[in-house]
Amino acid sequence: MCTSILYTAGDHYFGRNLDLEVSFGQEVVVTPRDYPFDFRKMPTLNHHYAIIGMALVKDNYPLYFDGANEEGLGMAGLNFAGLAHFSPVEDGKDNVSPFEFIPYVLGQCKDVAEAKKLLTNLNLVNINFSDQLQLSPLHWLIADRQGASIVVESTQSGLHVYDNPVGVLTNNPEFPSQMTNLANYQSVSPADPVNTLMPKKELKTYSRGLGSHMLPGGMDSESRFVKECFTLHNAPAGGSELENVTNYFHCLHAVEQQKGLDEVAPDTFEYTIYSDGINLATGTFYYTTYENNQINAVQMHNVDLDAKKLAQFPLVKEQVINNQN
Ligand SMILES: C[C@H](CCC(=O)NCCS(=O)(=O)O)[C@H]1CC[C@H]2[C@@H]3[C@H](O)C[C@@H]4C[C@H](O)CC[C@]4(C)[C@H]3C[C@H](O)[C@]12C
Repeated sequence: MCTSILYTAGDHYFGRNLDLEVSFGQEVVVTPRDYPFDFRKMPTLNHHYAIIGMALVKDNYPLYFDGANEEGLGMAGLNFAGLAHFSPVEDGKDNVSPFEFIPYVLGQCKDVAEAKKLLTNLNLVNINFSDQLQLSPLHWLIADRQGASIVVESTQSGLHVYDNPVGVLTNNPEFPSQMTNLANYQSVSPADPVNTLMPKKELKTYSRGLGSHMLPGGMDSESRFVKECFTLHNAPAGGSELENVTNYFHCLHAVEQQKGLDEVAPDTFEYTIYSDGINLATGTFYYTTYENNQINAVQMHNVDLDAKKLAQFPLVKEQVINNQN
């Protein structure tokens, strides 16, 4: 399972939890403006917006899981197993494979409005990166530094681009069903509940936080969607970058998967391998890993964005304890 969010607190912060049982060896990768992006069915992008994000570099190709460009447009791919459908190549369409989709959009668009335009003739096609790295069944959250966000889902019924008014994406079911399900939780609140059960009878509260008693807390994607909407939309805006980044990671960690709780095969558990977030206005990319919950940062503009080579930053995975005596 995975969760991706857009947190608004003056600036906009975008990123995700990556939940899985195996790690792919991803790292923070900056693709400079003149590093050519080859596409299987589209012309090469020789010059494009620079991109920072989490990626696996394979044969010099940055396979992005999520990231953002220098204009503050962010994009993340999340599992959409059993529902994602990618089509054969079609003449006259912009045929792009899922593994190329993040560079295709982030390389060319500066905001959600431009991304929407680029997607009008898109055909997400069933071309594998290689025999070893085959198609991933993904859907995507795209968000910009003005706070707009959309979801892209390619299913049996075609390509769908939905406005996302809540800035959250998890996994199945389809995005419109996740939005419909939210209606069931409208009464969840940070405040004490009002007794509408028996208005004429007095009911004592026995605990703080009773307004959120009905909030789902499961590892499943529907529960995480609701829990994250509640957490994110009640999160305070901080007065500084430090406070905002701290709040942002609390929002993501509210739906992180701890080891041992989500069994995907006998004795195999999915867990939150990393959580990341980028300040879309400044280009600072932050992350934590399961092993190391100190926040690490890579500033995109400290890298030469006109260089010819990828800049790669291996994840710092070792926990650092601040011993006080
Ligand atoms: C599995 C990852 C999504 C995490 C997620 O949503 N987990 C939930 C699992 S589930 O619903 O509970 O089953 C996705 C996100 C990005 C994906 C990777 C990126 O798309 C980049 C390449 C693309 C290649 O085609 C396959 C390998 C790969 C390296 C992908 C492997 C895997 O599918 C990743 C890592």
